[in-house]
Amino acid sequence: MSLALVTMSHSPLLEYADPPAEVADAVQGAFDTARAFVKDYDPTLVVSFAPDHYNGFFYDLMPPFCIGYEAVGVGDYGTAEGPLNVPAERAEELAQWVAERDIDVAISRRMEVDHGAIQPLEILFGGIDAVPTIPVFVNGVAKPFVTMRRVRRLGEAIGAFLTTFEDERVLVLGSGGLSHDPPVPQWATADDAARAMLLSGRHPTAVARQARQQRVIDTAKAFAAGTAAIQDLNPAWDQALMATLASGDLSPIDAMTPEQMAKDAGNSSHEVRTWVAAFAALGAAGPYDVAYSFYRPIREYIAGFGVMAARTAP
Ligand SMILES: O=C(O)CCC(=O)/C=C/C=C(\O)C(=O)O
Ligand SMILES: [Fe+2]
Repeated sequence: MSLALVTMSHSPLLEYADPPAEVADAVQGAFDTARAFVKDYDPTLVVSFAPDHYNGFFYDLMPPFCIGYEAVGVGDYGTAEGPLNVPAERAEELAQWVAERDIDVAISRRMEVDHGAIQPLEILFGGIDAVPTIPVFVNGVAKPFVTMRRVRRLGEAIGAFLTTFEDERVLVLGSGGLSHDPPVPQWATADDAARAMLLSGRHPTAVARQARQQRVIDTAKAFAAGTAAIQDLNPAWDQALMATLASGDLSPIDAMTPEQMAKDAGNSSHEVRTWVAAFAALGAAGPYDVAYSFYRPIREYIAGFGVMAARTAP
């Protein structure tokens, strides 16, 4: 049973920033290539590893991982609002399989997902309900973080489950990263208002949503102009990680620590956990070939921006 994979950065700035035309075109070209790869594979099921940015998961109950039996887009940054097409029975079977392999996952019967989960579905499929999708939340912004080994093992367990399907063509998606440090509040440094949002800021008013988004848009403008007080992108770190993922041997990733990742590649570099889980899932079906790899450090998007596509080797 073979699997296919697409991992891609997302960015709240995709529709709200104005990088040079050559950069925007290159990103659109990468999306076009990923879309063509997916069209050719023609998946019947998607398993999507994605983080959240305090839209669905908050500090009142923050799991490291969560499998959604149903999911709803919250509609941030111009992304689609409304239900995803989640095959609930398959999702339940997946959660049971993973639990039996000694990985503790939360489940949600109504997961709320933001641009982190929605952008890849919109970019690759043109909508959020086009292909049955099991959403898997992987915490990428909220301390504490589980070990990278644990993330790899989650991906392996999910991949092993997917290889049991003789009747499906499964695409695994990983959304986020690479090096970047957008202005997502941190509990340790947040003021009272920001802590209230981090604790349980579900369903903000339109005005509050707009204020949150504008802060990110303003920071991106300042970052592009060289005046933002956020950590710089780290293309060397990004490309080294992509090379490790492409190699098929993910074992070096086990040694990465959250502290060093934040120091080297910014507080949101933890989003690469979704890529690690996705590649580990793909690897569960055997050796794989990378069909496509794109990378640009893009300050206007506050992102070391990567796209990869891969498939089980024939
Ligand atoms: O609204 C907030 O306060 C959180 C900011 C936010 O949502 C930033 C998101 C950034 C990314 O998704 C990213 O760069 O990966
Ligand atoms: Fe993100």
